[in-house]
Amino acid sequence: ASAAAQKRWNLSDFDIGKALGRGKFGHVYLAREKRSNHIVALKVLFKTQLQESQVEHQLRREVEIQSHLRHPNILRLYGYFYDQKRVYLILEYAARGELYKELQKCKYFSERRAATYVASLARALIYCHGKHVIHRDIKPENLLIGAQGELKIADFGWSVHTFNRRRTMCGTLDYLPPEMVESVEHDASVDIWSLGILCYEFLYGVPPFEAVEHSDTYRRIVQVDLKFPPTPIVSPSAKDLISQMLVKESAKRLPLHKLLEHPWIVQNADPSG
Ligand SMILES: O=C(O)c1cc(-c2cccc(F)c2)nc2ccccc12
Ligand SMILES: [Mg+2]
Repeated sequence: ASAAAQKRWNLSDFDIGKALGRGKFGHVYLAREKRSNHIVALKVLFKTQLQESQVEHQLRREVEIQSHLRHPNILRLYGYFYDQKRVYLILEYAARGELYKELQKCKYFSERRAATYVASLARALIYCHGKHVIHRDIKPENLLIGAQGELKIADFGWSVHTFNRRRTMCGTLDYLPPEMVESVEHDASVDIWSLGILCYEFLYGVPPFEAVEHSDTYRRIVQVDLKFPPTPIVSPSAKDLISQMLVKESAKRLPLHKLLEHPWIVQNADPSG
């Protein structure tokens, strides 16, 4: 690994700037590393809250996994350090912020924008799966936008190295595939399902199995109760792609490399991603 990977960081290495956001376990600040003048995002997590929520092991796994991944559509984790009360993650700064806010503002995306995002996420997931890493938590809240408008997968808190699979759940069910909500064995194809959910939400503004009650969402997922509203107008080709990803039997989901050859992606995605 580069020299930076071994360096022992501490707070005095940084000038701290404005708060970028609030997470469950602490805040994220804009920061500049003094020696290099490199702009980063410093995620500050309180040890007491990590202990209370029993996520220490998950955080160590997230750090271990994300620090070894190098891909233009995966948010870099440059390093970490901790003091008496806090753990600090030194993250890549994504200049255009959170995707879910952009989606809320636009209601839904054009087919070109949606296909460009889906293709870049597919490339990032192919890279992760090649390293036996499953993300397991692909959803708008975990996606950031870089300075050139490119998507970055962040928050590997639910990712696993597929040599040990965890089935503890929390957060929204919307993006979970049948095998995870039914808590049976699962593999990298869970990310194909979630990418299909995301593609639907980019085009319609809501995830396909959304319901008021948890129990209704659960039922719609396991029954793959997939419906395409007549508005907004979405091309049949897009519906075909989504229908090939939201398949109950995980082995029958469209493989990610085949997704990149699908006509809807080929005709709509901007090659630069
Ligand atoms: O006091 C510690 O040794 C400590 C270290 C770490 C930690 C160590 C490496 C990577 C990482 F992400 C987190 N997390 C904690 C969470 C709660 C309480 C204490 C700790
Ligand atoms: Mg998250």
